[in-house]
Amino acid sequence: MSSIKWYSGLINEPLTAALKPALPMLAIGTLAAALSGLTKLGALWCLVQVIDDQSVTWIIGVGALLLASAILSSAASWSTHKAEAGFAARLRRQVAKHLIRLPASTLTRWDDKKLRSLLSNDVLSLHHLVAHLPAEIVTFAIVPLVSIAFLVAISGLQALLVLTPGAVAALYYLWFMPKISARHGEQRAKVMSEIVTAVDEYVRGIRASRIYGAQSGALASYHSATDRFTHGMITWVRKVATAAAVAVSLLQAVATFAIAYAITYQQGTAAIAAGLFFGLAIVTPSLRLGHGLDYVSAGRNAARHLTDFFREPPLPSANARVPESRVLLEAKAVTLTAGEQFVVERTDYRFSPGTMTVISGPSGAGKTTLLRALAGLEQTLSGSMRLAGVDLVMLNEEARHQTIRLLPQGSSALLTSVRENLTLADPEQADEKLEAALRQARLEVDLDAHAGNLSGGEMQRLGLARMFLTSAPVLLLDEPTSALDPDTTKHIIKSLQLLAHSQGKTIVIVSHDPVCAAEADVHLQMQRNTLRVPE
Ligand SMILES: Nc1ncnc2c1ncn2[C@@H]1O[C@H](COP(=O)(O)OP(=O)(O)OP(=O)(O)O)[C@@H](O)[C@H]1O
Repeated sequence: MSSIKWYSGLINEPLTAALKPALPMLAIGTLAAALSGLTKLGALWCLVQVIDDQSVTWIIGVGALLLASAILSSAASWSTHKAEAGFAARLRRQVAKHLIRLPASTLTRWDDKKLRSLLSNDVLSLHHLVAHLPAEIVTFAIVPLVSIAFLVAISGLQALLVLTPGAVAALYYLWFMPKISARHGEQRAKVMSEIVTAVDEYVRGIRASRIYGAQSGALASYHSATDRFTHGMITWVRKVATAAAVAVSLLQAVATFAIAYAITYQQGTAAIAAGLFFGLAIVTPSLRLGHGLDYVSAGRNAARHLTDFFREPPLPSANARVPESRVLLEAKAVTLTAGEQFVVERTDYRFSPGTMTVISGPSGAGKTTLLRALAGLEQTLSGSMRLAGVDLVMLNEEARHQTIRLLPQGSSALLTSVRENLTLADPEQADEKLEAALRQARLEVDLDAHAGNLSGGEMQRLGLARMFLTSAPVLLLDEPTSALDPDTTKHIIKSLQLLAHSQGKTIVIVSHDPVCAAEADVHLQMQRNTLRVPE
């Protein structure tokens, strides 16, 4: 019952989809682990027989069964880890797939740190739950039962008393230990997160402000948190680990021996040995299971984080097709909200192919929200965005990406070469094409240069070079020249206009820059929640 509860965090649609293909391999691994435990008990049985009868058969039996147990244990570990590795890889792919289908406004709630934690820490936290726990539970259920059967067969029902110290130790491990360990674990996790925050603030303090006071404040928090962490660890070792070690290694073994001896001394050495060996057989599986229980709450928390992420509603999509060139982009009675407020209300507008449109307007008017909706990355409250007459929600991500490219505001570069930044979205491009795009964006930089070293304005032009490179018929650019001087702005805007005119592209630019507005084929103003031609 409780194992079902432990796994309830895992039993939900997206996680079970990743887990399902791993189940046969996990079942094989779990079976092999149980067989390994049983063959080890078989070896113990043979060992007990050797005490009275040193025949070769029993001795070979001990060796063969121990070997079989070792092989089965390795096979169990290999197959459960292989199954878990497949599960983790599928889960990471599912996260990536879901991520590209989320609306832009949802993504603002999932910053880099949260996503990194989801893909690494949370997937890792499920490792123990998937790769180890099933085999540990099954072994814990089977091995003690068979041990009891052996004990009763050798020394009668009274031999069950031998199990008492083992049962007490197991109870201590499986019930009492997790309770105090969880209490300490919670404190440790809290202090760990304080350490991470302090390190983050320390680094940010140096990077953002270089203010000594901010750094030393963060450093002081770091020292205090690490001191508390060390103190917590010492307390944990004293109160939990030492007590557990004493209970299991000393008290339990001695008590088992005393009881085994008292009950079986009249039946001879073999019976005493059997009482001892099988009396201990309950402890090993419970120790392994107890070790796993520590990970259950971490695993359940990780499953909850992943489930919360998968529950974020994705943008609707279907598999409609649109022409690959000269497409009309159209807002039809569109109403858009950003947070609680309406930013666009019942607006109609047709962005014609072969035209460069510039949209300006007051800060916070909703221009970015409109541009994201034109890219199909925000859902409309009512009305629709249409491409060649097809509602954007009828396209899948691939088709949307092939037809519409959005250059977001303040977009940064990947910390790799300029070449890789340019070929990320269009991998098959030759160097000559990449260099031509860089020239159009007025960026003089080597393709092998590291993009992390570019200035803010150069990074902006790297993003613009990607727009010159793409074959997508619709280009949407959010403040693409905010970091550029008027001369460069004018040159680039003219190049974009030439692109629109010569290749029939639909280009929409959101900009406060009067130079952009002056060059536009059509200049629109966002005013009172709609698009207007300025007077
Ligand atoms: N995810 C969000 N949740 C809540 N409010 C939001 C969200 N995104 C935008 N807003 C709000 O919606 C309004 C429009 O934002 P938007 O970024 O579209 O404006 P903008 O016209 O592009 O502004 P700017 O010119 O300053 O870039 C702003 O008031 C903003 O605070």
